[in-house]
Amino acid sequence: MKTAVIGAGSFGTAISQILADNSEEVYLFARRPEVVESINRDHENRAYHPGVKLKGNIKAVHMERKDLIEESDYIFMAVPSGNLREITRSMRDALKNKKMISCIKGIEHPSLKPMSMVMKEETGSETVFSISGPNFADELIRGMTSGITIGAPASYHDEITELLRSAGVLLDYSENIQGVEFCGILKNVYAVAMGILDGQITGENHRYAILTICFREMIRILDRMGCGELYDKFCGFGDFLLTASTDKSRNRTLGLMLGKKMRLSEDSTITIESLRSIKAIRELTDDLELPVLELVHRTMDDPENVNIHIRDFQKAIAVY
Ligand SMILES: NC(=O)C1=CN([C@@H]2O[C@H](COP(=O)(O)OP(=O)(O)OC[C@H]3O[C@@H](n4cnc5c(N)ncnc54)[C@H](OP(=O)(O)O)[C@@H]3O)[C@@H](O)[C@H]2O)C=CC1
Ligand SMILES: O=C(CO)COP(=O)(O)O
Repeated sequence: MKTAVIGAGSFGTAISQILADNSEEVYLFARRPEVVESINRDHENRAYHPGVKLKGNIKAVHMERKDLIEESDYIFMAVPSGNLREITRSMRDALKNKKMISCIKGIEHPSLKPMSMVMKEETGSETVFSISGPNFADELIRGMTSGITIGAPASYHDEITELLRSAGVLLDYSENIQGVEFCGILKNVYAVAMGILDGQITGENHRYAILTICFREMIRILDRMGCGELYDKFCGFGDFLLTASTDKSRNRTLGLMLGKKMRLSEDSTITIESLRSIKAIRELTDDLELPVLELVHRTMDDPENVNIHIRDFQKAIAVY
């Protein structure tokens, strides 16, 4: 089996390390020639995972190498959601009959489409699946125990399991491909909320009460989307709690900054999916009373008045 990973960043490199255990070759598609050279020369992606030795059958390739897509059995997409459509479109002919797996925890705006739908639209492929879970790339790449939910028809579960079989990887399964994606999209927004509120939280009882309110709101949205069976999957509770509670999370860190009335610099290139997904999630749920989502949206728009937004949030949950 040969696999391809589009996006040689944090997660693309990490999932390549997992795939390398079960693939004859892993083609890791990088945008920058210097990244291709450094990975192939030193077996290290210094930009994203300095000091981590990559397995010998991971081959970095340029984005133009569509012929290597043809050779691959599965294509994993690990670019930021904002770049996916253009990339998929540029590879459309090579991708059209391929089995593809989205690793992306973002949603398109204003179309409100999850990534698997974007990939289907651009390629016409009917075999587009998803994975998501509590998967910090820096731990995954080191073989540290991680949980991954596979979102695919049951007939593909065994094949994808074989691809991801690796020391430390725990798997669970769902046939709700887009539900698995929405878990990853939503948990990022609630991680921002916990970051915003972190400065206000006094004590562990308080923290876990607020986490419960966040999770309760997230599963109200999941219910609305027909994803109720995903609460207890790695992509559900696991990734929610990991990202909302861990400072390593970029989305939670954004919340911590906003809670201190700081704005992200305009020219930041850090991948923070909630920045793009918050609008889409609000439009998808505009008929629901969601005080946590409201807090995130208002604070992202106007961090200077975060204290007012938090006060209004606290009033809203008092009667929650
Ligand atoms: N990091 C993590 O722990 C996890 C991330 N994810 C998800 O994976 C997705 C990717 O995130 P992550 O890997 O963290 O992001 P990074 O910012 O670490 O990497 C993004 C990668 O995409 C590449 N890229 C961006 N635009 C293009 C383009 N137009 N053409 C080709 N390549 C492009 C970047 O290239 P360049 O280096 O040249 O900028 C970079 O290699 C996100 O949706 C994220 O939520 C999921 C689980 C865990
Ligand atoms: O999705 C992730 C962990 O599962 C990574 O989270 P951040 O994008 O918030 O860093």
